[in-house]
Amino acid sequence: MHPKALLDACTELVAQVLRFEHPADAVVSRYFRERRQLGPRERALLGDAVYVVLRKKLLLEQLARSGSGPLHRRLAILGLAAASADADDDPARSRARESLRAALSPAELQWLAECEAVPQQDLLAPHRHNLPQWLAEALRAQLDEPDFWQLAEALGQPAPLDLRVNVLKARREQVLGELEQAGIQAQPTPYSPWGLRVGGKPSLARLPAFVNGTVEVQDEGSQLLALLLDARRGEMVADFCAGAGGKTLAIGAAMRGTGRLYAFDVSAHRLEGLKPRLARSGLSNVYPVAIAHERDERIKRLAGKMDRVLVDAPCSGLGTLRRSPDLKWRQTPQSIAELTRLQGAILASAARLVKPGGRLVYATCSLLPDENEAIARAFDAEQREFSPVSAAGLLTQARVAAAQGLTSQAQDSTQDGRFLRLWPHRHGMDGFFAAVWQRR
Ligand SMILES: C[S@@+](CC[C@H](N)C(=O)[O-])C[C@H]1O[C@@H](n2cnc3c(N)ncnc32)[C@H](O)[C@@H]1O
Repeated sequence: MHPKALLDACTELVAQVLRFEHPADAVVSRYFRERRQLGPRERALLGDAVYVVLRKKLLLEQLARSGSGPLHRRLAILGLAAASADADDDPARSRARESLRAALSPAELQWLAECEAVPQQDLLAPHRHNLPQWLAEALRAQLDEPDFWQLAEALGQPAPLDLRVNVLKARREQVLGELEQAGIQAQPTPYSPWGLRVGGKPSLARLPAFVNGTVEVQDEGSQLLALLLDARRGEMVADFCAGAGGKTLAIGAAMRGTGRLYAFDVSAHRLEGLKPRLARSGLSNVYPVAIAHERDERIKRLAGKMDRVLVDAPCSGLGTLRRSPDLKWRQTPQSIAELTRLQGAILASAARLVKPGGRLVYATCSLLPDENEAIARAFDAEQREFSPVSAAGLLTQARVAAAQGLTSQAQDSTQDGRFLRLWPHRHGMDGFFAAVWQRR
């Protein structure tokens, strides 16, 4: 594609994504679907540039104030420049850099050089952490200053690609060997016994291990939630907010395809996404059920029958900013307040399914105490027949290495290790939370 046309395409895509009407990944996919003429390298570059703009929006908007021409073009230039920076050892980046330079006017080239020369230490805090003020404050309230900056740095990086090995089909070492033969570098994840972390961004669509359901894409933190639930052979289990079934598949495999695993969700569309994954996985114990709301009749009929219930609650997703940086601009304190009401209601309904002696797990991929500890503590106060169970203890039983370090350290030492609390900068995973109870 001509360099000027590529810059125009990037400008258009940046403008579309920054409307925040839809999730950024959906906007980017649709843009590419509608423009078949874009090759794989151009798509990769455009995607990287747009995600840089989302990750560093405050900084780039500040730098763009000094340029001229349409704002979205200036942001696209800065995004493309960052996506093709450090091009010395990378021919693709070097070509992208050349293409960008060929598209710029002399004034734009001069402006870009000035922007790139701004020393990091001269930047104001918001231009370094690139978080909305309300979110920066909520994170700072939980972390000391160096920790906060490490988190901000980690949230600004793309996430690695993690896979979960389907234990019904293979052992992790076998899959490692297969990946190596396919020229894909991978290593075991540090905590999840099912996980592999893959280097680079290989395409998995045609990889036999993916096509035949031996591996699924799943962040290590998400795998740990299924390990916390610890569903066993022959049990009755509910995944209350199953979505497209990332955790359902891990739980079903842990049950060795036996028992009964209900996958509930209010979105029939999301549950549809589970079907092809189920077909690949070889699981025959999963029952997807679209419900109208959390108090649906079909839920009530199963009251007191479940050995295990997972509530992977709808949440702000702020623990997944490495993958979905647009969420920090799409969420607001008001949207979080609405979510917390829904989270409390879903947890209370899902709890009714648990039988005496059964286990309940509440989880989010949020870093905010309002969606996490506050929901768990309100449930503690309201539901006297549920006793809290230590996440650290359960993960240790599940042979997760260094489990205590994955949990919150409470001021009250009897609560130490109670909650799973994963942080991208400490654990290299998305920011997950989980609380566990047993019904008396
Ligand atoms: C965090 S996502 C689930 C992700 C999924 N568990 C996975 O691992 O791929 C939360 C899900 O909750 C669903 N949801 C929202 N409101 C709900 C409700 N009232 N009852 C059940 N599910 C609900 C959403 O449709 C969404 O799919």
